[in-house]
Amino acid sequence: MEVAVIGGAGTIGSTAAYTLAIDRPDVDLTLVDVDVDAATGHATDARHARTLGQLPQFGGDGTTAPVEGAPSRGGSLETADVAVIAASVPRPEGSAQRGGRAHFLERNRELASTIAGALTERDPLPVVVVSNPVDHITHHLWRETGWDRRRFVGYSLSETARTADRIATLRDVPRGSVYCPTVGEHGEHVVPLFSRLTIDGERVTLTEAERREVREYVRDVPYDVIDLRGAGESSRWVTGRGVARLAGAVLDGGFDGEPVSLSVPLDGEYGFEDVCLSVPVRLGRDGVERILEWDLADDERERLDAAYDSITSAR
Ligand SMILES: NC(=O)c1ccc[n+]([C@@H]2O[C@H](COP(=O)([O-])OP(=O)(O)OC[C@H]3O[C@@H](n4cnc5c(N)ncnc54)[C@H](O)[C@@H]3O)[C@@H](O)[C@H]2O)c1
Ligand SMILES: O=C(O)C[C@H](O)C(=O)O
Repeated sequence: MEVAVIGGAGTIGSTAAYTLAIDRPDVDLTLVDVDVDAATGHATDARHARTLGQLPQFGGDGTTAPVEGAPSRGGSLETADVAVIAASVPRPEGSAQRGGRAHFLERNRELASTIAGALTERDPLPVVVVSNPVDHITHHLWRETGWDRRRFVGYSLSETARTADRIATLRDVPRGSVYCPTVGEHGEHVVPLFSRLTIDGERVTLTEAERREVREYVRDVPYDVIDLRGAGESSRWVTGRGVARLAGAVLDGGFDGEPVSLSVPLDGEYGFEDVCLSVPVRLGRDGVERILEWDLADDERERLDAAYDSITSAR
């Protein structure tokens, strides 16, 4: 089993690759980047980290699949079972402030066309898209490749983690006890589904003030993280872990049947067509196995409509 991380020398690509190297020592990793030296450097370092954890004196079982760097050419993807697309132009001006993902759109769409060309040199494979603005880039890659829409998933799991984190703080409960999926745009119009919120498996209703606070936190915190760290670094840890879990889940045929929210091409689901936004899906080895159409509360439906309007009006 092999995962190719395109943009593997970048902050997100290298962190996702490192996380996969540790979590899944059985998976071959190829870090593909235009900066092949940096990709090879990260790959070598991650391979050493993988090796360390698998040595007998540390309780490992010796499993160490290859981790390599590779140039950004079609041939580098030939043997992959899953492609992660984290390639990006450098962070443009304005992209480190609220609403900033939109500033990547024009140039990352051009970059995505190049990557679509490399992808179509081989048979279709599941593609995990991370590059921003992720709803647009996922849509663009799908359209440019002409592949079955079920091959494409845009990564948006960080919102689900951020939502749980804030609710746990507000209610003073352990973070892992909170279940609250998020749908909508990876951006201003993210929609936590409070109608599905449970804490320790029990249904919980937040006040309107709490809901507003959670929404604002999820919308703003990635920019606080960028600001605190310095503009060169976005949310590498949550994204690296989330992307690694997602790529691993596709290799495994899903999250044990559990739905997760991802940005996927829609063809009538929720009344939307020819657009990518986050909705609950079940994953399989080929990508999306099923899109789930959940009943939403009235205000959640309105917010999802606003997400659709926001994405389609920015094209
Ligand atoms: N979806 C999410 O939740 C989420 C989270 C964080 C970051 N992002 C986005 O992910 C992208 C990557 O972020 P980053 O911080 O790692 O950026 P980065 O600038 O650190 O890395 C981008 C990498 O892409 C490489 N690259 C450029 N063109 C390429 C090509 N044609 N082929 C292969 N590689 C190429 C660059 O050399 C660089 O190594 C950005 O668009 C960012 O906004 C999305
Ligand atoms: O990279 C960014 O601009 C933010 C990123 O999309 C995130 O959600 O962490």
